[in-house]
Amino acid sequence: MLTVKKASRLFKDGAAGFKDISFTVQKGEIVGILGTSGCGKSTLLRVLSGLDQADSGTIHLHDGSGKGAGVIFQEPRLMPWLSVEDNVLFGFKHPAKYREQGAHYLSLVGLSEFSKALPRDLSGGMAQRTAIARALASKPSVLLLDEPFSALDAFTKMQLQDLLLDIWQEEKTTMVMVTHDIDEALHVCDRILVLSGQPGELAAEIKISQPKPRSRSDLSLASYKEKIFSILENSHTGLQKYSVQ
Ligand SMILES: Nc1ncnc2c1ncn2[C@@H]1O[C@H](COP(=O)(O)OP(=O)(O)OP(=O)(O)O)[C@@H](O)[C@H]1O
Repeated sequence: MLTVKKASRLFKDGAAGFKDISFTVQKGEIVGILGTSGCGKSTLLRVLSGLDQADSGTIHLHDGSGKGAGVIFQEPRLMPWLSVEDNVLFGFKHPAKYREQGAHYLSLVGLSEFSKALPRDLSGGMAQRTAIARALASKPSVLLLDEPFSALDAFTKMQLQDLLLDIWQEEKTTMVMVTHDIDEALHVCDRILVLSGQPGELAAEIKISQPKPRSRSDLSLASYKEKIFSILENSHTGLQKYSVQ
């Protein structure tokens, strides 16, 4: 439902950004994008969201709904003067019509009791939950997440990773998540795309066969981790596909 074909977005005379990237994301799939710093992960996500445009190649979002992408950034980007519920409906032309929809997503992220609170009264984790509800409220075709939990403490981060999986269980939301946290990608994603180089190219595509939700202490995930480390450490040429059993 999301098809990316030979897409490139280059900066600095071709020495930065990403190059010739092709992949597809199926409806209901959670795909992770991992890579070393500066390999173009955030640029790729911006291009997927429509906030930036590819120099060449195509990006096609097609699930029949006509809806676009919802985006979640590292920081929640809430409007400080609006309540939690009004933040969730921020961007709707006629928010009053969507109160129920907003309330549904606030309940999904566990914040129903805080609907009238202001952002200054929220913890970092609660603020990011609000951002998740806001991104989901418009029922996007795909949810794009750019290192959504990297500013949070370790415990809150794990809670929000599990929240994302609960949302997926309930709504089968299609997601693409940029992260530099291998454990996070292994816990949440069905498939991981590894970018390497500058500009970043697709170095590997790794399918995680273990069903979700997974246990964080699942030892079978270690072999994936080892493989990802070795891809990130060594520079490989050409796309490699793995399905570690
Ligand atoms: N608008 C721009 N103009 C010029 N260079 C840019 C622009 N946007 C990004 N870059 C450069 O492209 C490269 C990739 O940046 P990007 O933020 O996409 O990497 P990243 O993989 O997300 O890095 P990190 O993991 O550190 O967040 C960087 O060298 C950055 O300086």
